[in-house]
Amino acid sequence: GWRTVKRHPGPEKWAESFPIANGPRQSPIDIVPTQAQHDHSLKHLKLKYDPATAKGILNNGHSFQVDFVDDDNSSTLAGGPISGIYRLRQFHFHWGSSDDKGSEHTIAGTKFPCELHLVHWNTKYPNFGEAASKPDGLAVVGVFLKIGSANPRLQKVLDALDDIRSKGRQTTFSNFDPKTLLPASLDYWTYEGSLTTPPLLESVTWIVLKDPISVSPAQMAKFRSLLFTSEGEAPCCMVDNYRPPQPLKGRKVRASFK
Ligand SMILES: Cc1c(Cl)c([N+](=O)[O-])nn1CC(=O)Nc1ccc(S(N)(=O)=O)cc1
Ligand SMILES: [Zn+2]
Repeated sequence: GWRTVKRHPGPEKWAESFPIANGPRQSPIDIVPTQAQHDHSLKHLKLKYDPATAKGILNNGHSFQVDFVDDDNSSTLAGGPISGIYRLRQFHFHWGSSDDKGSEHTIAGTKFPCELHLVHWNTKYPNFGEAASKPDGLAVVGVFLKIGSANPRLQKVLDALDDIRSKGRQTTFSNFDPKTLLPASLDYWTYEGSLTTPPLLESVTWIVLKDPISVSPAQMAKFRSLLFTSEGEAPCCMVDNYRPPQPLKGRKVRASFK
């Protein structure tokens, strides 16, 4: 068959430059609900987001992210499996070239078309960069998106994508409360893992919500209208920017619910 020009090395090649790719606490994983342990000592999630902290939206060449001002505790995560206060830094998504794949975490082998990540850092460290290298430095809330009716809460984010089609493009993005992107139930699974793209740092407490939010096929097409490539380069659609599940290596997955 015809050869596809491999742009950046995909997940299969990451171990060459980042040996931690084969480490003991890599993400994502396949979550098997029947094997998760209900831990009644897990607290409920406390999310406090100030819409005024939304700053901008950026196409970083492997996804797009909405960045937040994180120089005070206006937008934070606490409770759940974590101790102390973690500040919201950014949120971003991973998605597929078709609706049968795209999420990073899977549930008993089931893939979702898209997955949202809300990235927070532990305020016991001075900044995100320091926190990112500590085993308890980061906490990422993962939310699955499932094909259904159009989700009006996504629309403001999707409408901004026209201005950041190519890698390196960014624009202001203000007055947005990411809490509006969460499902009604905050039931979650939690486990100790890593960043899912290089540098794959093993510094993430993962908090994956059980319930998905909806996204319509037309809205998924909007995600797929982004480009991995910069202006002037041969355009390459930004799709399949997800890492497949990694070995559990003895880790326990806990559930906040029965
Ligand atoms: C590693 C790092 C540092 Cl340190 C800084 N910094 O500004 O100091 N920025 N980045 C980049 C970053 O955040 N990557 C990242 C990768 C995967 C995920 S995911 N999918 O949620 O696991 C979240 C984030
Ligand atoms: Zn992510």
